[in-house]
Amino acid sequence: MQVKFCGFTQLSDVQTAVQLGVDAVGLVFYPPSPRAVTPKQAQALSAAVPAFVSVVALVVNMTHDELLALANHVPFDVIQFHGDETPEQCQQLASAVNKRWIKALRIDAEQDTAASVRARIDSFAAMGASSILLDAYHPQKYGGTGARFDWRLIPQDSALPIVLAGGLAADNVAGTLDLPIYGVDVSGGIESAKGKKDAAKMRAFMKAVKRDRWQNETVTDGL
Ligand SMILES: O=C(O)c1ccccc1N[C@@H]1O[C@H](COP(=O)(O)O)[C@@H](O)[C@H]1O
Repeated sequence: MQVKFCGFTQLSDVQTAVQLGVDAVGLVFYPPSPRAVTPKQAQALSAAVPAFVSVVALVVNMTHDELLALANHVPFDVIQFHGDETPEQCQQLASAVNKRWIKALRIDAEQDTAASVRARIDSFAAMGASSILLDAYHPQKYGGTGARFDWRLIPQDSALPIVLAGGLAADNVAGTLDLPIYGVDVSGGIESAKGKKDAAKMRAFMKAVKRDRWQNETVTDGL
């Protein structure tokens, strides 16, 4: 299970997350968010991320020129489109900056079914997405709401690896370990205040996700 922590604004929090073994660090480039960072802040934060840990740039309805400017100033690895971007727009924007990308789909229990979610995933897979992120729908906000959606809407046979987000925290993430997902993404559930991560919550989250992975494995033949 891959773990992405998102919404960093402080260097010490990034350093703590890296020490805890996080797989990806998310930076929010969406000015209305309380977790938004400037390119200059992001340069300093990404400099604390070593090789083999990904820096993910979360953007919401960013224009081509804005994304180009961002890519020229901040060394990130993956784009997370978290707005209303179509599959074609994602493909065009990401290829303009030569980056891999994931798309966040906001799941509305009143509108979506597992089949409709699967169809939406297919449309982004066809345009070259690396993964899909599933988050809870909110009528006024694009994300970072702390809300969960009905996990029964996660399709079993997705065309893309699924990253689950929305209202995760140390006390509920163990419940995701049997779901058909590739990774989890959390922001509010590891914070003491918006944009300020809590070291104890980050640690508890990592323990809850990673500790089960090998515990039932028997080491044989030196492998
Ligand atoms: O964090 C934000 O402020 C944000 C703003 C706009 C779009 C997405 C945002 N965050 C992402 O939302 C999900 C769920 O967050 P949470 O764990 O429920 O707080 C996650 O991918 C965040 O990175």
